[in-house]
Amino acid sequence: MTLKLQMLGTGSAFAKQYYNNNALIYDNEFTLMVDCGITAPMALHQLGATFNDIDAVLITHIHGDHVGGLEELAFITKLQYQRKLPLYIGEALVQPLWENTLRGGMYQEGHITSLDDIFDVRPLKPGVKTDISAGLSVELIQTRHIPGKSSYSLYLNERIFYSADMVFDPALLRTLVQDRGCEVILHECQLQGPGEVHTTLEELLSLPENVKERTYLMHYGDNAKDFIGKTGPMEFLEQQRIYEL
Ligand SMILES: O=c1ccn([C@@H]2O[C@@H]3COP(=O)(O)O[C@H]3[C@H]2O)c(=O)[nH]1
Ligand SMILES: [Zn+2]
Ligand SMILES: [Zn+2]
Repeated sequence: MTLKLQMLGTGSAFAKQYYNNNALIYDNEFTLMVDCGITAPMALHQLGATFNDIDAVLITHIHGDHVGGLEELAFITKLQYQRKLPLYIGEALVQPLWENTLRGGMYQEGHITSLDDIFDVRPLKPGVKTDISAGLSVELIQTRHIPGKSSYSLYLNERIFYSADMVFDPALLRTLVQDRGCEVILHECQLQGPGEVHTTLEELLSLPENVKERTYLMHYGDNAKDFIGKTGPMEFLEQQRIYEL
């Protein structure tokens, strides 16, 4: 089943030339938004779309560039469109997303008191494949990012890896390609400096050729143009462009 991918943004957390690294995944008429950061409402608007065009949203982890637009999404869908969007989210993130991210702005006594009042919450267990639409399945793979903070990469349709923000995990990437039929890797990439909580370009360049040749780079900094031609066979994903996966 062919999916289409359109990145709302491809930038790292504090990039200014690129929007936050959030994605639209299209399964025919069905649209899944992967992450909804601070810039997502404006990025969507610039595509000529609204939150009413989204059928479901999935969150990888709780950082502003991945969840900072959720308050607007939830208010608009509830108040303007009278809808509760399905929210796919690792089960460990349900409570912190409400208590630590959304409650402050959205709590209204007797009206909005939990995540269930604003979303159709669909908790996901890592390692378990879940059908999201007729032609789109997702399995969460827990990957390391910030100590003590749960973060989940995605395995879509058992052939496309979409990394959350994550530290380099070459064993996972090799296993996905060798043992699990992974055809496409969409990977975050920190272009310079020590990775610490991210994966660096230098680390990705150390991967075997057969892994690199199916890898596309995202979540990159404002100086990405300086690295064109320096990423081996790995291409930068471009925001707003539509890719067939
Ligand atoms: O220990 C830390 C924690 C955070 N940060 C920065 O904060 C950003 C939060 O969003 P992000 O995960 O896309 O990127 C992170 C980094 O840019 C960091 O450099 N080191
Ligand atoms: Zn990020
Ligand atoms: Zn992050």
